[in-house]
Amino acid sequence: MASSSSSAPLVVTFVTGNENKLKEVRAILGADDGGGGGGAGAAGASDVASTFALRSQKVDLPELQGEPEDIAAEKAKLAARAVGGPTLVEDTSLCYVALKGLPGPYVKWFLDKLGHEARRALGLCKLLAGYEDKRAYAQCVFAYAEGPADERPRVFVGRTDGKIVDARGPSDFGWDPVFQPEGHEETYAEMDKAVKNSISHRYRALEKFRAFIVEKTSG
Ligand SMILES: O=c1[nH]c(=O)c2ncn([C@@H]3O[C@H](COP(=O)(O)OP(=O)(O)OP(=O)(O)O)[C@@H](O)[C@H]3O)c2[nH]1
Ligand SMILES: [Mg+2]
Repeated sequence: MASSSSSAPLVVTFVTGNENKLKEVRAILGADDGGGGGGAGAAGASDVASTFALRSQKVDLPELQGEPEDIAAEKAKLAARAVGGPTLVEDTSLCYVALKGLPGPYVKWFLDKLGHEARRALGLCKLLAGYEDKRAYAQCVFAYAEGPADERPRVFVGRTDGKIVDARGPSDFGWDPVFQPEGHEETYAEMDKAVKNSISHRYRALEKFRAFIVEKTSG
């Protein structure tokens, strides 16, 4: 294993317009560019911190329609052209089993249109009113492009199973109040952030990305 202290860390730019995603990514990876808040104690965070530095950039990117992996890969290609170097993006889906995976990657628009001011995610729960089956899964797809010429970004998928419930908990992040992960009595919104970040779809996808980047930077 090469010593990471002898070489500069690989700088990866995470492109997102979503502050909550950025906070979670930093907490999970323990990667920090000096703005504070990193290092929530996720396993392996120190491997990452020593080999890889995360910058962030807001770029307003068009998003394709299609399968989540393709949406994320296309997003990574566009983002890498704007960044001009190693780039990470992420696309999140909320998939209802009774609706054959919908709203999936389109959940942002469902949330915008069906959400409710006081209880932002309430409409997302009502969508299943006619169905017995309340099962759902949250999915994150990260895509990493080496640079602007990378035509085949690597994708890392993480999924957490659960069910859709009446909204409970703070409504500061998307549909967190209506998603209750399997094996837990609390919704994502009710849980301590550290607990969400140890079981979430984002955590599971980032574990795969972390393994990839540690391998890449230690070779
Ligand atoms: O309750 C939540 N818990 C989460 O863990 C979570 N992760 C994403 N989201 C929301 O789901 C949609 C995904 O759309 P999305 O992936 O295109 O994201 P985005 O457009 O906000 O950011 P980005 O595309 O610039 O990265 C957006 O409405 C996000 O706010 C979440 N909501
Ligand atoms: Mg988006």
